[in-house]
Amino acid sequence: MFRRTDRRNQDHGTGPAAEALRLVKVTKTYGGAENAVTALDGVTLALPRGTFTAVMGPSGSGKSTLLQCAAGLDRPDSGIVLVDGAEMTGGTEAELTKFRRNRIGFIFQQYNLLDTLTVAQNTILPLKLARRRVNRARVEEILTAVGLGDRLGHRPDQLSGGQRQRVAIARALITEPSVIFADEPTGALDTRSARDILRLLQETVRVHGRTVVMVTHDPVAASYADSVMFLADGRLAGEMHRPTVDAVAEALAHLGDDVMAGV
Ligand SMILES: Nc1ncnc2c1ncn2[C@@H]1O[C@H](COP(=O)(O)OP(=O)(O)OP(=O)(O)O)[C@@H](O)[C@H]1O
Repeated sequence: MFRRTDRRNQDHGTGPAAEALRLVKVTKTYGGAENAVTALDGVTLALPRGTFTAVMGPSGSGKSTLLQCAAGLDRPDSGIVLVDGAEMTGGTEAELTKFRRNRIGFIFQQYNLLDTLTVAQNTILPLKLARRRVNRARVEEILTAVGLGDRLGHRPDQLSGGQRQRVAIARALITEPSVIFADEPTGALDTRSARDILRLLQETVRVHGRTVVMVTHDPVAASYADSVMFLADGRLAGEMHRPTVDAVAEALAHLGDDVMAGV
């Protein structure tokens, strides 16, 4: 089940239109000449639409950098990022911001909700920022779908952690983005709330056809994804389809070993 990642560099045979995200030779280095750290070292990958992918790897392997570059929050030093076949990298800062607001959704470990705004107001924030029309019925529909139909007027401090993350998911869905990036979305939650959030992410993929990319350290969380991409030293070190908790934990333990090649 576990393969070295060379295959991911190939076309999936479904054509570019079916591709939600493509990275081509993306490189990112931090620091100056004498203290340079290569966080991403020529990462090439393609994710079909309607898939749920977990990104895993040791601390410092480049997971957050990959997410930031793929989501247009940071610019790679070289290489290109395509979302729905359109190149995100290369334009001006304003163009990048516009692209991101319309095509990308985010979910963060610490929710990143605005405390002074209600659940409904937090949810529509991306539409306001993108100067897009707000459809009240749609807002209610999405909040009901994430189990918060009766909390529209509540503020974040009146919600549990799991409920706050549900607001963040609703906020990520409201613009109908091509790709939703989640950075440790269950890292601050108890086991049960985490499971509910992971099921909700699965639902956004299976029912609503979204594409989700989730960075996680947790093999249990990763097991909810359709596949796992492993990073080591800024490079793709392997991928696993239909991951199980045990298989992911095993792969992580041996990341970088030659033993991976044959598993
Ligand atoms: N702003 C920065 N300035 C300098 N070095 C950085 C910066 N951000 C990341 N790095 C370095 O780049 C490498 C990759 O970091 P990154 O945060 O992407 O790893 P990660 O896999 O997300 O780690 P973790 O699991 O600990 O969050 C690390 O060596 C890190 O120290």
